[in-house]
Amino acid sequence: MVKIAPSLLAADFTRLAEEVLKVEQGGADLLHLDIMDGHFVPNLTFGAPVVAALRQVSKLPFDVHLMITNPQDHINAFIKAGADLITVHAETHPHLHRLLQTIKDQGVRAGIALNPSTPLVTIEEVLPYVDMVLLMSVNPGFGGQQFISTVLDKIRRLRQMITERNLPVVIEVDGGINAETAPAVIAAGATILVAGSAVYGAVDAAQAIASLKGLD
Ligand SMILES: O=C(CO)[C@@H](O)[C@H](O)COP(=O)(O)O
Ligand SMILES: [Co+2]
Repeated sequence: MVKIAPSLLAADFTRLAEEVLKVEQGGADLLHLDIMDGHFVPNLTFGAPVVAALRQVSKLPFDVHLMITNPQDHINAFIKAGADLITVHAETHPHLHRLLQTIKDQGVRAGIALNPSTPLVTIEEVLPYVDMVLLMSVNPGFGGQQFISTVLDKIRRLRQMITERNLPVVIEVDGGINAETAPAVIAAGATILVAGSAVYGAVDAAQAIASLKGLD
């Protein structure tokens, strides 16, 4: 069964706690938190204090997507804030194995993310050390962008790599996911879909989540 991780980036920032509870009660499986530094990506969002505050109101697993340079300097702060899963971008660090171990040594699940133009070969050697691979299906930095359809083949190839090696790695896809794009993404082998505008832009978030899961 596919899991849905609504991205808080598309929520109403004047009512963050309510917006988290809305998707929690609406059937979300995780909460996706986009952390941007205005350096690795051309946008700024929020940091660990906001994540810690939301931890007080939600029981959802927190899926923290770090789009920041020098992720090693901030991992402990996000773990302390209550992250259950921390994903770092492969493009941000030359010592991925060490970075992933830093996360896992503290009992938190570790993910590795790839921009649309970064090839799968970049993560081949660290695949046994990750719990999740996040494939970006838009260029990171903003919500509400259009799905890049060539990522479908990348999802299929990653699924094959994981199956051939018999690894317990899940595939998350992030960017431009909606009721039209979700079925092909699921068919290609993704099991977690991030959805910002498709959930928070909908009149009924619970219905939007069900529709992404193919339940309506
Ligand atoms: O990481 C990112 C963007 O960099 C995403 O998580 C977006 O927030 C997804 O938004 P939609 O494309 O679903 O509106
Ligand atoms: Co994201």
